[in-house]
Amino acid sequence: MIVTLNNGVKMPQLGFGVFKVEDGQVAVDAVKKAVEVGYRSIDTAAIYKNERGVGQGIKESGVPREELFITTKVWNSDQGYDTTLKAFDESMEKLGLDYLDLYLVHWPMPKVGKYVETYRAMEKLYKEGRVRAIGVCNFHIPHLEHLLSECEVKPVLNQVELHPYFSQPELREFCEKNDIFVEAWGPLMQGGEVLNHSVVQSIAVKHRKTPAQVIIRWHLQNNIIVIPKSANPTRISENFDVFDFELDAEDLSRIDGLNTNQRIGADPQDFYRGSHLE
Ligand SMILES: NC(=O)C1=CN([C@@H]2O[C@H](COP(=O)(O)OP(=O)(O)OC[C@H]3O[C@@H](n4cnc5c(N)ncnc54)[C@H](OP(=O)(O)O)[C@@H]3O)[C@@H](O)[C@H]2O)C=CC1
Ligand SMILES: O=C1CO[C@H](CO)[C@@H](O)[C@@H]1O
Repeated sequence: MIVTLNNGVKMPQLGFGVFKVEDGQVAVDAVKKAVEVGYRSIDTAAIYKNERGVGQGIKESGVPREELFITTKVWNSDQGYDTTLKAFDESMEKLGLDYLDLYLVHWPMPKVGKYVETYRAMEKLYKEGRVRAIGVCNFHIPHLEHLLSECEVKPVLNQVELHPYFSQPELREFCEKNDIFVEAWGPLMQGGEVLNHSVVQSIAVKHRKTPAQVIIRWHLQNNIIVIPKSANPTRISENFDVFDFELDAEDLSRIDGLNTNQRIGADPQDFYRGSHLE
């Protein structure tokens, strides 16, 4: 499934996340396996410290560069105009790429260099054709409103924590109204308890699929871009095997009913206060 971003660029709706995938051969093998089973979008970040392995995996996958969609992110301590441009060059060198598909602001940090300055550097990279699309992560509605009032190039998406226990209805509505896609990180609640919830388990039995596949399908059918991570070849394959079934309206609303507003990660507001600077 392919979505069209607000600048006309096309992006696979299901991608492969690589947070906590060790650099080197582990990352190479994971990326190659992901591409082999059908993923064409890969989501990394400077802070994951695996851009080299990811880049090598891309090279060894044998799939032409233009068929892949590669995302990385500028880390908090590199925020600011010049520092972002430098961080971008470093990421590109590690990835071994001459253009990037999507560059993201990792968190809305005001203390290190305002995220708007960071974003302006990304607009420059976009205008120069070095990135095909730019966007943000972990932005609350007020961060987005502020950025939209300042920017020339609209962010194509906002990558945020999103799973059935934390389904972010207000943010999704705001993004939809503003033609900004929502991309889910931690879509499987980082392997957490939602996979064992009786509602998810019973829907999985009904469709003869696994709980993870049901949750990935729930994201896709809600028009959310989704990037499950696995370093395990069987689960990498399992998480892509979601195109042979469909959840019905009742399944979707039962999963919607699991929302308890329960975050597993930090609240971006805390990053905004500067307390999570790494
Ligand atoms: N912008 C941001 O701030 C953030 C972005 N991200 C991005 O989002 C991606 C996805 O989020 P992530 O935090 O990794 O969490 P996910 O929700 O994708 O969960 C990954 C965890 O679930 C396990 N898992 C994967 N598939 C299955 C399955 N089929 N059945 C059971 N368990 C499974 C994995 O274990 P195993 O590897 O052993 O299979 C791993 O422990 C990241 O990899 C990263 O690219 C993540 C966090 C923050
Ligand atoms: O993407 C992410 C995972 O790693 C980081 C920390 O190491 C998080 O802060 C971030 O949101």
